[in-house]
Amino acid sequence: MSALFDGRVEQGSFTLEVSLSFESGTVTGILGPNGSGKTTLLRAIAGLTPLSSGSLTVDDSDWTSFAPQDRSVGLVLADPVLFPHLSATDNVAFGPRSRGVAASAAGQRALEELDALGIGELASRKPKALSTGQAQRVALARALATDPAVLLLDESLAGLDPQTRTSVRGVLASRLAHFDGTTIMVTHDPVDALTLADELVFLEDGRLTQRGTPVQVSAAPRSAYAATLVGLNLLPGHATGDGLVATGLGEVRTASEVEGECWVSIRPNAVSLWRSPPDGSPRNTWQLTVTGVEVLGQTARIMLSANDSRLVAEVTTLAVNELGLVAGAQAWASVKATEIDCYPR
Ligand SMILES: Nc1ncnc2c1ncn2[C@@H]1O[C@H](COP(=O)(O)OP(=O)(O)OP(=O)(O)O)[C@@H](O)[C@H]1O
Repeated sequence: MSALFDGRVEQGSFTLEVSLSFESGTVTGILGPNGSGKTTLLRAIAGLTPLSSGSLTVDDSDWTSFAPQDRSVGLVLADPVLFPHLSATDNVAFGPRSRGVAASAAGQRALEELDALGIGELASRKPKALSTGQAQRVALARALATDPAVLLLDESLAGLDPQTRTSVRGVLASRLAHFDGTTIMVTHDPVDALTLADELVFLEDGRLTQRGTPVQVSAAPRSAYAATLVGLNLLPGHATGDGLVATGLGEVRTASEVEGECWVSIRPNAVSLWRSPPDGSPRNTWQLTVTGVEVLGQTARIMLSANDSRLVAEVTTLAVNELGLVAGAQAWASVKATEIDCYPR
């Protein structure tokens, strides 16, 4: 399954004009400043906003003139929208039922989807007896239960508190790993983008400014927005218990409870740099090589690497001179365990 959007949408004085392909089994993160056209793109794919010109093709079928209900699309918004009088199972079964699936098969499918999203035990609850995070899992299950060709997520995790967001992000990542359609996800959150998306698409003022994998975009962001967004350090790791995670930089001690494969995220301004190993520091400490220095007014971004892993530190420009931070120099980086977050991968 694949989709090709090659079109133009006019809304008042705003114009979105992009040509983008989306592969099956992948997650594409759509990013960009407010008003750049992200939601407009999703609405156009869902058939809720008409194209002024161009086309949308999904699996060799021309969807351009299809009504929304004739498109194989699942859409999940920031706020879960559920039928208040139906149980979680019936909410999820509604999609397959309305596509002609028999009641028992639709109910069975709904239970499987709820299980896959970790809320099988809440199947008989009505929406008013669900927390926001649980209701959003039901909304995700409902969108997935119809096996849509295209799953559209518009800030679907934005309404959740940080802890709930982390757990819903984890179950969503596991579920999407087995989803055959293509997922197109609008988000402002760097962690959502970097942990869930295979590819990132940046829009600005209705135009495509960059497309690439998170690693490609991090290596060469082409806009200030992209640079800030991917500024977050994100290292693949494997939790070995007691808050320890093995990463390319070495062992990382975190304050988060995490198991198995995970992402370790570190904000660049949480990294302290030293000329020699900080004596007796209880912090995580690693020796790295400076690979680049980017001065941005009073602060500087220092690119470092060790064992093929990269780390970005943000320090004052004064520190750049004091520590002799030039390409090729050795430096010690330290980060407090409480400044390190982990997310399931
Ligand atoms: N119905 C409409 N009529 C006229 N202009 C509209 C309409 N809907 C959206 N717009 C304009 O289209 C532009 C793109 O809006 P869109 O919602 O797609 O941006 P976005 O990137 O999703 O923004 P945000 O991050 O704030 O959600 C904005 O300038 C917006 O004001």
